[in-house]
Amino acid sequence: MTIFAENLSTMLLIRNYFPDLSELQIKQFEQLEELYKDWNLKINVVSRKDIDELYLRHVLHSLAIAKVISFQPGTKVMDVGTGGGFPGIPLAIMFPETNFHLVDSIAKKLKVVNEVVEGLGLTNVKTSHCRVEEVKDTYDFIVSRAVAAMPTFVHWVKGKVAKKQKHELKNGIIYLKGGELGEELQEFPKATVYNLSDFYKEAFFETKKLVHLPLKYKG
Ligand SMILES: C[S@@+](CC[C@H](N)C(=O)[O-])C[C@H]1O[C@@H](n2cnc3c(N)ncnc32)[C@H](O)[C@@H]1O
Repeated sequence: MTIFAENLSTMLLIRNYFPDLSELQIKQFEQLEELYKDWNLKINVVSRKDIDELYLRHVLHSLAIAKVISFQPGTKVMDVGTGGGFPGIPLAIMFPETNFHLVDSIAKKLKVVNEVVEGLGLTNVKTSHCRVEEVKDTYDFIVSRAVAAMPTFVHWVKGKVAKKQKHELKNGIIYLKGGELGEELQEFPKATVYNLSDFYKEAFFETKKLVHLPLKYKG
């Protein structure tokens, strides 16, 4: 397997930031580049530049969520607007005993997601081609990256947070978000905002913030 030099060094970074990865997890992370490169030739879901920096821009970035919450076995997590599988796929590798539901309204993106999931042999991921507003199920956590402004997003998902809290007070939304958040977050005083530079010293990502909004709407 050829890993671009840039990706190789970032793969090492991932191992440094997450030193407890098993051999299987390391293998699965390493497989990602080839799977995305192959599938991206057929269906373009990740830009060429981003493929060359897949581990930094997508994998390490997505895994910032794992720096805030360690999902317990059996937890149910929905990734809203997963696109090509971010943050859902890196998190599904990281938490193999957590159930992930990856949702997107564009079918061709989910085709790539399904192929990558199958290529990795992940058994903890299901996907749905629909708008999130149509999802009827409830989840312990809703994760997402770069999908909609916070007020719109919360409106879509607030009724989908599970009644039973597995992570007391922490259940809710964990959202990787860019832009100026001050105004967007005004109506959410319980939100905690993290800078990705709190977790990674190489954090020169475009989407620089992680918002954790605990929700108990159905509690
Ligand atoms: C900018 S892309 C981000 C994709 C991915 N989360 C990432 O960060 O690479 C936004 C994605 O959200 C999806 N999307 C937007 N509104 C949605 C909705 N209401 N329900 C489901 N998916 C939605 C779009 O189809 C698109 O794939």
